[in-house]
Formats: sequence, C-alpha cells, structure tokens
Amino acid sequence: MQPIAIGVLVSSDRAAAGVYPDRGGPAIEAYLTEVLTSPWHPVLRLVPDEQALIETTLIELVDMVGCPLILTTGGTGPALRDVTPEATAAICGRMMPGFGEAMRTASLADVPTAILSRQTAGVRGSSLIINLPGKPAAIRTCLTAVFAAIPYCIDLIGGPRLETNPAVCRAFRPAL
Ligand SMILES: Nc1ncnc2c1ncn2[C@@H]1O[C@H](COP(=O)(O)OP(=O)(O)OP(=O)(O)O)[C@@H](O)[C@H]1O
Ligand SMILES: Nc1nc2c(c(=O)[nH]1)N[C@H]1C(S)=C(S)[C@@H](COP(=O)(O)O)O[C@H]1N2
Repeated sequence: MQPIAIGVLVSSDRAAAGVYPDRGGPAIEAYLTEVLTSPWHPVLRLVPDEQALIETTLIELVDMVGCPLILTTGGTGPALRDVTPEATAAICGRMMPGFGEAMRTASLADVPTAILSRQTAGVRGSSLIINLPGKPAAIRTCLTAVFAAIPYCIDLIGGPRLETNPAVCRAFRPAL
C-alpha cells in the first residue's frame, strides 16, 4: 500500500528565519508516529506568517501533493501577523468549527490563554486541514482531543482509510 502523505505546515516568522529551531513540525510528526498504524510519510513546509504564502502552500499540499490530512501549527492567535485561520478559511470549501471548539476546551485544562487561539479546521476537496497553536506543547493536547474523529471525517470526504493504534487513540467510526 502507498504510504499516505500527511502535510505538516509550520507558520512561524521566527522559526522560518532561523531565530529558533522549529519544534512544532517534529512534535506533530512524533504524535503521528505514535497514533497511526497505516503507512504514512510527512510532507513538511516551514513558512513565515504571510497569508498568501500559507494559502499557496496549503493549496500545493492538497491539490499537487494530495495530502488527505494537513496539520498546521502557529499563527492562530490575536496578533496582527497571526493569519493561519484566515488562510485556511480562504482555501477551504467548508469549515469544520467543531475541531477548534474541542481543541480550545481541552487546552483550557493546560492554560487559561487557550481561548486566545482562533484555531479552526476545514475541508478542501478530499483533504482535512486542522490548525494547531504554535506552542509545541499544545500539539499533543490538541491532537489528543480530536484525533478519534479524524479517520471517519477523512472517510466521509473521500480520502484513504486511516488506521490508528487503539492504545494511543481509538478511531471512532459509527456503526452502519
Ligand atoms: N515552530 C516553533 N518552534 C519552536 N517554538 C515555537 C514555535 N512556534 C512557537 N514557538 C514557541 O511558542 C511561543 C509562543 O508562540 P508565538 O505565538 O509567539 O508563535 P508564533 O506566532 O508562531 O511565533 P513567530 O513570532 O515566530 O511567528 C514562542 O515564543 C516560542 O517559544
Ligand atoms: N494547549 C495549549 N493551547 C494554547 C497555548 C498553549 O500553551 N497550550 N497557548 C495559547 C496562546 S498563549 C496563544 S496566543 C494562542 C495562539 O498561539 P499561536 O499564535 O502560536 O497559534 O494559542 C493558545 N493555545
């Protein structure tokens, strides 16, 4: 079976400029390695917080690379340069606000500033795009909160079947 390409998009001015090494991409890849039993491989992109660049990178990952799942990190806050949710909404056909709601609720157990994230999710074609906050520690909290719903969502939009390790997260597929 062909490994499934999963997009990992880091939006960070400072990581893109080399001010600090990116820790968001590795944190996402570490979680995916634990949770997925289907063969997969990451397609990593690191860009500054520029809406046009984020949009063209998301379009490339969906339309050219064919990633059924793209996880972004960074650029979800209230600062002027935080534009990842806008870029996501601009290139998605429909939004999936439940993901953002569930991730913020879970993050509130970690930090009271969880509500400052405008993270959302959306569908473009047969791809699901999910925003995560920039703090590397937020990645596990947020993915743990929503991962059980991701495989069935990808089933419904016509993507490949994703299998998970139930010891990490049991994918929920409603009985037919
Ligand atoms: N990709 C990353 N790799 C490592 N640490 C990060 C990354 N993104 C954010 N952080 C950490 O989280 C803190 C808060 O994130 P912040 O909201 O400032 O991220 P950001 O908006 O992505 O940053 P930037 O100013 O680089 O665009 C940062 O000060 C930094 O310590
Ligand atoms: N789980 C979790 N969620 C979190 C945080 C965190 O440290 N952990 N940081 C919050 C803060 S301080 C901000 S400003 C927003 C947006 O962060 P971003 O702009 O880096 O995406 O995410 C919030 N969500």
